[in-house]
Amino acid sequence: MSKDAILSLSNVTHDFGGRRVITGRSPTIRAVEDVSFDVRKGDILGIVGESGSGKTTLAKIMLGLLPPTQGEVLLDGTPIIEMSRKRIAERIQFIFQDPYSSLNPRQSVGQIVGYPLYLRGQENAAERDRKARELLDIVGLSSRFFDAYPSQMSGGQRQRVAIARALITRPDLLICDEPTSALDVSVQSQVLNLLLELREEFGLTYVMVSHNMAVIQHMTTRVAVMFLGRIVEMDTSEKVFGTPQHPYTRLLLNSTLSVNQGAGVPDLNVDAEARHAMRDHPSYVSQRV
Ligand SMILES: Nc1ncnc2c1ncn2[C@@H]1O[C@H](COP(=O)(O)OP(=O)(O)OP(=O)(O)O)[C@@H](O)[C@H]1O
Repeated sequence: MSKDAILSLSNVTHDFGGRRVITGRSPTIRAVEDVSFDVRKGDILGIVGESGSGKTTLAKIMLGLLPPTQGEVLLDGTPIIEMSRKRIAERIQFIFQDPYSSLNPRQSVGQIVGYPLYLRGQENAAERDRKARELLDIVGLSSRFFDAYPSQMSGGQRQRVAIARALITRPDLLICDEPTSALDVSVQSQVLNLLLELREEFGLTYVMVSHNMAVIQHMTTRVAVMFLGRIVEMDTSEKVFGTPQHPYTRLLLNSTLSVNQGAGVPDLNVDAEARHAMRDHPSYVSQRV
């Protein structure tokens, strides 16, 4: 574990299923396999891969929402599964893909943004409201949105509300799972640039999960490439995009570029045998990076 690590993952594996049901034993799906890396202070760590490669499962494990089947996640050196949600929330917050479903439609924007403070229970209502207004300003929504409801806002505005809510308790690490993929192309870059500005202002560390290669290249300092649950390549973004080492990364970059100049990860038409051969390529990363 490096000394500036906020999160440290060691040989993390997660299997879904395998439970006994009436009809017999359901098959096990290994969603994440033998993943080890540190998230260091100041990182913008990208996790990229095809649909079903295990990115969201890994993000949930990093948030302590899902216990690994094997392996360990340490937050500031303590096993995350031993920590209360409250304590984890002081350090890590998250932003999900869909600002439509992640905001409570019955709460006003002011209530939504102030809610983490309410849960923490340290501030009175007036102080929560003051901080919520301040955060709304910081994310570029004036405090006139304070009494609005999510249904009255655009997708980009709602994602700004989600960002304000995530930042109100001043966490150190923000885990963003496809933060812009539900948004119109025209507002995607505004939200991404806001995240970059906030990183400077709040000294944040990010984990950015995406299937969008252009987003990952634009945003990140380091990249982990996921394939069939494993991290097959992990390095600085410059190296991964400039001199990719793993055949899967090369395939991904070539296909992405030839399909549409670097937008999303395409559904790669690779047969099962070739996939497994690629997954077990000698450069697969099992040690901590
Ligand atoms: N709750 C669950 N129960 C059973 N299997 C699951 C569950 N969640 C995910 N999986 C399976 O685990 C694997 C990894 O899924 P995951 O959602 O982590 O991938 P992903 O890379 O985030 O994909 P996407 O980009 O499509 O969201 C897939 O095979 C998926 O079907």
